[in-house]
Order: sequence, then C-alpha cells, then structure tokens
Amino acid sequence: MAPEKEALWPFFEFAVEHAAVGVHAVDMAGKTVIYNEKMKQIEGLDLSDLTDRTVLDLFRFGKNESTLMQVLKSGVPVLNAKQTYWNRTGQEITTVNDTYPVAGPSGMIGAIELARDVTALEKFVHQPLRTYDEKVTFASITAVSDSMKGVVATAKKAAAARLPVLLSGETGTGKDLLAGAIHNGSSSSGKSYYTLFCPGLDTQDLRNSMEQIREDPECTVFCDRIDLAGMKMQEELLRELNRLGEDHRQFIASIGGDAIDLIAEGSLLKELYYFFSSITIYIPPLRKRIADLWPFIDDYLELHRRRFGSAVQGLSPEVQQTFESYRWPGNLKEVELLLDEVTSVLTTETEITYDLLPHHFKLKVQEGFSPAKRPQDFVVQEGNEFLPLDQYLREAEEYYLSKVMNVFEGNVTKAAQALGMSRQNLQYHLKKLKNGI
Ligand SMILES: Nc1ncnc2c1ncn2[C@@H]1O[C@H](COP(=O)(O)OP(=O)(O)OP(=O)(O)O)[C@@H](O)[C@H]1O
Repeated sequence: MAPEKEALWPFFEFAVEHAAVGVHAVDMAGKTVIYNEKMKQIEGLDLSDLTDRTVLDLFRFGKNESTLMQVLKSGVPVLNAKQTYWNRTGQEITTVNDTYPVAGPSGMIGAIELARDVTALEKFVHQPLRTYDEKVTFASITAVSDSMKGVVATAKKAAAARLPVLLSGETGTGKDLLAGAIHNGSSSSGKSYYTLFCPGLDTQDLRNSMEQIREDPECTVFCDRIDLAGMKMQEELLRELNRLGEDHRQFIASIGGDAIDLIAEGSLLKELYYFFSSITIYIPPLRKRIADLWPFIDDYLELHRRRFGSAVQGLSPEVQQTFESYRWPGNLKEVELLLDEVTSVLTTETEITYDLLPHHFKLKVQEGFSPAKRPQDFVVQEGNEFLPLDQYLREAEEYYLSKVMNVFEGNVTKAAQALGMSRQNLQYHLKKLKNGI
C-alpha cells in the first residue's frame, strides 16, 4: 500500500467502527474480514472470534441463502434486501441490506454487506394490520390455546361494556389486532378509529389528533405502546384525555410488559395506567401457548393458496421441530414475517423445508440455546463456590444441550440421535429448560 494511503488507515478503521451502518465483509473464501460494532448490535451477537472462521463455518447456512455468498459467486450486487430480526434480548430490528462485490487491483477480492437499521422508521411508519383488506374481527384472531380463548372472551366483554381497556404483552402478540377487534365488536363499529402511535408522538401530533377526537364523540381511541412515550408525553396525553370529558368513546391502550414493573422502573405513568386499566388483558407470549402456532400457520398457508395461488401445503417435519423448539421472541408477528420471507421466493414447492429458511433465522435458532456459561464453570475445584446439586445439574444440562443443538444447527432429530434419546424426550428437555422449569 502506498505510504500516503497507509497513513490514512487509522481513519478508515475509525470510520468503519463508528459508522451508523452495519458492515460485514468477507474474502473470496467466505472468511469474515470486517464485522463492525453496528453489525454486532444489529445481529445482537458478541462474536469476538468471528474473524478466525469462515461465515459458513460459523453460521452454517446453505451457500445459496447468504447474500454475501450469493454476491461472492455471482459478482452481482444485491440491493435493498429488507430483513426483520429479533435479537436475543427479544428486540425487533429491521434492516435494509446492500451487498456488493469488492474489486482489488487484479480482480474480485470479496464482498461487503452494508446494513441500514430502519427499525425506528418502520415503527414510526405505522404498520397497518396484516388483514389483507378484510375487516378485523374476533374471528381474525388465532385463539386455539386456552389462554388465548380467555383473552378473546375478556376482550368481547370489554367491547360490550365500552370500558377503557389496557392490553399488555410482548411485541407481536397481537395487541393492535385485538384493539381493532374490540373496536369492530363494539357499538363503535363503523365509527372512526384513531391510533396514536405513542413512541413517535410529539406535542403537535397529539394536539392535532385530539382536536379531531374531540369532534368525534363515538369514536375509538387506541394509544399504542404508551410505555414508550416518555414521562412528559404521558403526562400530556393524560391531560388531553381527561379534557375530553364524558362522551361515548372507547379508549384502548397497549403496553409491552407488566404494568406494575413498568411503573416501578419509571416507564409508565401510574395515573395513565389507572385511566386505561378498567379492564386489563394480558396476552401471553407465543412460547407459552404454542398450540396457537400451527393453526396460525395453516391459516396463513391456506390464505396464500387462495389469494396468491401458492402451492405450499405445509412444513417438513424438521421445520416443525425447529419451530416448536424456537422461542419466538417476536411472537406471531415474527412467524408471519418469516413466512412472508420464505413464501416470497417459492414457486412450485409444496413443502417448506429447513434449507428454505433464511439464514438469519437459522442463526437465531442456534443462538436460542447459548447460555452465558463457559466450560470452566462446570469444573469442580476447591475454592470455587459450590452450587446446590439440582442447580448445577440443570445448568450443566442446559450448557451441554445448547452445544449439541448448535452442532446440529437446531435439528432436534439429529441431536436426539447423537444424545441417544428419543426426539420427543429431547424436545421435552429443551422445552423445560426454555421455560426455566
Ligand atoms: N393471535 C393472533 N392471531 C392472528 N394474527 C396474529 C395474532 N397475533 C399476532 N398476529 C399477527 O401479527 C401481526 C402483528 O401483530 P400486532 O401488531 O397486533 O402485535 P402487537 O402486539 O401490537 O405488536 P407491537 O407491540 O410490536 O406493536 C398482526 O398483524 C397479525 O397478522
């Protein structure tokens, strides 16, 4: 390298590390040569040893599924590929990726992926309900598990009583959907439905919306994610709501977790909680009501056959096992986006097989079983703190199973064979560990 260029090297390095886009570059062998801070943040991983191994070794996705590998092979850029991730803390992240071939003095030397984090924008541009132009009703909600049946039954009562309702649950559990169903199931059906998306709300937006709401005495007002609005905005919102007076409006709000915890940690204004909580409905995460997963997928595939002429009839047994043991931090919304991604590239396939799953999802499946323990934590040595036997055995079991699941890329059948146990038995152990039992 020319000395004047070499002198600039620290600047390049600094720029890559501090860039607001994720940067992942690989050489012609697929070995990672650059993986910047933003990319780690986006993928929710701490991969300090990434540079020593090839991407394929590490993530073990099929060659065709990695856009980096695709570009390495074709030499053609892949631009504007949108992906939604749920990192291991359950945070939803949407990126738009551009992947380019990189040329050296005598030909191509690798490929580079630039990932723009558009999560905030996605959240701000309010996502319409995914109902394919059909009216949202209680029948739009997949509710096969007992807990979800209970949720719908309470929501129906709330719609009839027209009392303020507070919906709580993780991202993607269907709070928006339920709010829409309550509106359409109440006497406000056919009247206006206002959504205030609280994380993106400013004083001016709030006042403008409130002006319209004031003129509309029979509407429904849905305040989405009040816990993400900030305390000052919550106080303003409460003042505006109290000013509306005694009309016939239906008030609904949603929060992303337990109300009492959110109040205790200072993310939810107690008085605003009281305003909405005449009826509180908690929607459990999908992993606690997995019975809802299969009917949701069946409905999704049936709708796609009917509307878009898709040929897909179902999932291969391997994919079923993977879905059953995955934690689904983004709940049914994550399932839906994953199916959108998979089905968008299918043509004549009648079954979704493991190979067809996107690599970022396989990565999440592998990551799902990686407790923060190290091998030395299980070595019994004098001077170490001794754990109660049952805790030690549980942690060792979790550690061992996590490693075996990683080796077999989340494939329960193969892992069970290696462990000398039945698939059902392994499934039972994995579920037990995931639920912290
Ligand atoms: N029980 C359900 N039945 C049918 N579809 C569901 C259900 N739960 C979620 N979905 C699907 O997931 C999508 C996203 O759900 P929704 O936006 O209502 O979740 P949310 O809890 O409001 O999420 P967030 O907190 O991120 O806004 C819905 O549009 C719907 O397609």
